[in-house]
Amino acid sequence: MKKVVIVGTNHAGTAATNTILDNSNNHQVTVFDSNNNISFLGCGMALWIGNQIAGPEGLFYSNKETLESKGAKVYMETPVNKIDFNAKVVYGKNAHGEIIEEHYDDLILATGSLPIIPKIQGMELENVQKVKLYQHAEVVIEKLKNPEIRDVVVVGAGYIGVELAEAFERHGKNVTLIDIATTSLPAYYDAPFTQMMNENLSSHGIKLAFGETVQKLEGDGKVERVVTDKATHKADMVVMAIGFRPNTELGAEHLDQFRNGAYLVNKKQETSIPNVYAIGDCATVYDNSIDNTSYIALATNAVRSAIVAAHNVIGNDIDSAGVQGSNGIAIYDLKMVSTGITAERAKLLGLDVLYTDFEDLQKPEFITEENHKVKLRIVYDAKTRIILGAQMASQHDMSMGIHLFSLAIQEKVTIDKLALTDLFFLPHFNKPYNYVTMAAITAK
Ligand SMILES: Cc1cc2nc3c(=O)[nH]c(=O)nc-3n(C[C@H](O)[C@H](O)[C@H](O)COP(=O)(O)OP(=O)(O)OC[C@H]3O[C@@H](n4cnc5c(N)ncnc54)[C@H](O)[C@@H]3O)c2cc1C
Ligand SMILES: NC(=O)C1=CN([C@@H]2O[C@H](COP(=O)(O)OP(=O)(O)OC[C@H]3O[C@@H](n4cnc5c(N)ncnc54)[C@H](O)[C@@H]3O)[C@@H](O)[C@H]2O)C=CC1
Repeated sequence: MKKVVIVGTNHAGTAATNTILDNSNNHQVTVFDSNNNISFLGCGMALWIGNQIAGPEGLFYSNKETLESKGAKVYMETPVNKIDFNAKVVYGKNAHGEIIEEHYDDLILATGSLPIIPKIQGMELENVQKVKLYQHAEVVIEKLKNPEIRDVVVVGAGYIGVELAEAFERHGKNVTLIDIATTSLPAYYDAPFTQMMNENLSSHGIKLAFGETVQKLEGDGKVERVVTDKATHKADMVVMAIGFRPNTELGAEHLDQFRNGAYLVNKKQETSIPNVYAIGDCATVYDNSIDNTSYIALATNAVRSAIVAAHNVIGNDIDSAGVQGSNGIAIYDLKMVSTGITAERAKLLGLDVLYTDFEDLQKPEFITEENHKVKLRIVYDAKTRIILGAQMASQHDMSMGIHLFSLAIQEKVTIDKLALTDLFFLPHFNKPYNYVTMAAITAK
């Protein structure tokens, strides 16, 4: 029986545990987690705060008992504070202060990420909130019951910030959304798309304060104001959503790291030490859209990297297909999806790209019900004409469309090949000359 120890059992650790136990009966899995709950779907936090779901019950898909029923040994509320990579021993300390020692043949690090907390004055004031764990959501929900919490300032207009701005507005609060960048969602979309999101947010009464740098938080015990380089914003609650950093202190001295501290892994998810794997938010990914190592913290990457590592641990030699950072967001009626690289990020990286834009109704004009415009941008290499990115925006759910582009980037499909790809027509679904074909056919 080979022994596998997994440190961290949220999305990545749970997927690794399940994959090993579902596919091998000669591996014993022991998992450690510092938290008292696992598999919390962070994305549900905004739905819960925005009263779009009744409560948090459905936001978990696993727990200690489920993993134990498969044969895993699970230590909850037991942070691992030391790993001896030579003797292959993991040391954890449980809630009673007892030291737990576990030897391993294979080690999987799934310690995830931590919210980036800015070093500014006033972070210790009451009602300044982080948003990562289930416990954070519980505290925010409880505090929102206080009618004196009227003005909420969200710092960071990335995915979490934009989703939470909508949630607090739906909850009846006055919301200000601040970002150091001059727009929302700068990492995922080009200007024509972020402009749509910005208009969508402000049309629902959310005050946008972009291009502002938070300098300090002020208040007497409780936060009262957010002071930036351009303005002072009234705040009874401040939520920090300025990104995640990989949680890699445990292996920092022993494992090779990426520039942001994530554990560098190969396509088998193996770190610089053989039989030590890293998965999810604590590890790098291979980004097919830039043909290079990158860091993209997504639950989808966490699960897929876990499956790859788990199969390699049990002896099935498989490689990661790499990722393109596919993602989606739905704010009020506006749905936006993107994959790969944006034209703006390509320019920053000095990549020579072109892009083709097309906007049209989803279905023929004679369909008057449920027929919305779709905006599409495809980014491709100016020389090879290989597709490197795509962005879509509509009131329609176009998630299947972005999956097409994710595969196209992964398989290095050119824009010219896409132009002639077999895409069906039926007026209930689309137009004979649909916007994907039209964008590709009209590409420069
Ligand atoms: C509000 C919010 C919304 C999100 N929405 C989406 C979304 O819609 N789609 C999407 O793809 N992604 C989303 N994400 C990102 C997604 O949640 C993360 O990418 C995902 O959680 C990564 O999973 P992970 O298991 O790698 O890391 P984590 O979820 O960070 O889990 C790491 C685990 O390791 C444990 N741990 C850490 N250190 C130790 C230690 N030393 N000893 C023992 N245990 C330890 C922690 O307790 C934790 O349980 C969202 C995140 C947030 C916060
Ligand atoms: N729908 C989805 O797929 C979702 C994915 N996630 C993922 O979770 C992770 C964390 O999400 P976020 O925290 O939103 O990170 P993010 O990287 O998406 O956004 C962080 C935002 O904060 C801004 N920022 C950085 N420093 C700042 C500062 N000092 N002051 C003001 N603004 C600052 C950045 O410009 C950026 O817009 C990301 O990887 C994200 O992709 C989170 C929610 C939903």
